[in-house]
Amino acid sequence: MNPLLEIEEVRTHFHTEKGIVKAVDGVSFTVHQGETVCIVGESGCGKSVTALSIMDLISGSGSVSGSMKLAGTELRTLSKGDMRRIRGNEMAMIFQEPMSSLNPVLTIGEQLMETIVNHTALSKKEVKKKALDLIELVGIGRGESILKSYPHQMSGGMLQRIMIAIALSCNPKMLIADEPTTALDVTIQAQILDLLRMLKEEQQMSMLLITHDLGVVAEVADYVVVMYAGKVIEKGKVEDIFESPKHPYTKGLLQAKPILGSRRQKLYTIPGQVPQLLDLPESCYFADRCEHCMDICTSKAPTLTKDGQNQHEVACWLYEEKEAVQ
Ligand SMILES: Nc1ncnc2c1ncn2[C@@H]1O[C@H](COP(=O)(O)OP(=O)(O)OP(=O)(O)O)[C@@H](O)[C@H]1O
Repeated sequence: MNPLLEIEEVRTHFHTEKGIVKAVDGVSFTVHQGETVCIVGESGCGKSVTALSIMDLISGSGSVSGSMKLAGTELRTLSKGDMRRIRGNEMAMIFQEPMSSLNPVLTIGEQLMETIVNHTALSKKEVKKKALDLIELVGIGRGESILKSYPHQMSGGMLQRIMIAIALSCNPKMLIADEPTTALDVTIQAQILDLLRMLKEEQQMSMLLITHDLGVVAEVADYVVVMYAGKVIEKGKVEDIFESPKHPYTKGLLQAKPILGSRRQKLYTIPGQVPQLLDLPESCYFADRCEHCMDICTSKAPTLTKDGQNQHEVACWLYEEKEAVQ
């Protein structure tokens, strides 16, 4: 599989009154063509900021560094105009709250057709046909009446389908989805995930999916990136992460996942919280929550280390014994 999106040593820091918030700090991973990569981690780990950095949507006090390549093109050195074109044509993003991405005073048709007009050279008639085709593609019937509806007249699940239709209107190679099912109820969540999976196959897209839900990861991921406090602490193929997780944090996340049939047992929670990403000490950021914490963990940060020949990597001193002894 060829690499499509190559993220290398990306750092997104926010310069605030209280100091520098290192929301993303040296993140690297690759999404290959046709692959679904999931970024997982608790709230505040830097998942959304990673996605926004890739889309060049960090504003205000944020500064981004590192390398981000899409099909070999370095995105970081593109002009704003070229980046806007890439964002419209080759990469698209959907968010957790579809309502906040849609304009409440415009109809669905106006918003969907406007995106098609902006990204294609189709005639008025062809634009409408494409809008109706997209609505059908995302599994909504009554296309004509949907085009005339306003966002508030539709359910959350329908709106997320519309957002997916808008994202697909430019035939992106890469779809970035930030918690696309979190705001939906469970049955609708499953339908949206099925839709994304089907579209990925049919449209031969690659997908970067951000979620804190390991159930979702198990359903759709080929490859998993586990983030903690702005850093990648483990990454690997989905089967390696689920069958032989290495980092105590990944193990904790997996233990915290509800298992069917074990209703009587109290759900496991990882003690403590993700640290504030301000003025973090030189150490493993998970040290104070980790039951395996050793002396070195509180004085030196571990780096990602490969496990043999496969693509499984972990940043934990438990797996760097030789260095730990020195
Ligand atoms: N504009 C900003 N200024 C300062 N800090 C910010 C800004 N945007 C994000 N952050 C901080 O960056 C960190 C990472 O945020 P991010 O939204 O990426 O987390 P997340 O893992 O996606 O969590 P969630 O699942 O809750 O969205 C948080 O500590 C957040 O407070």
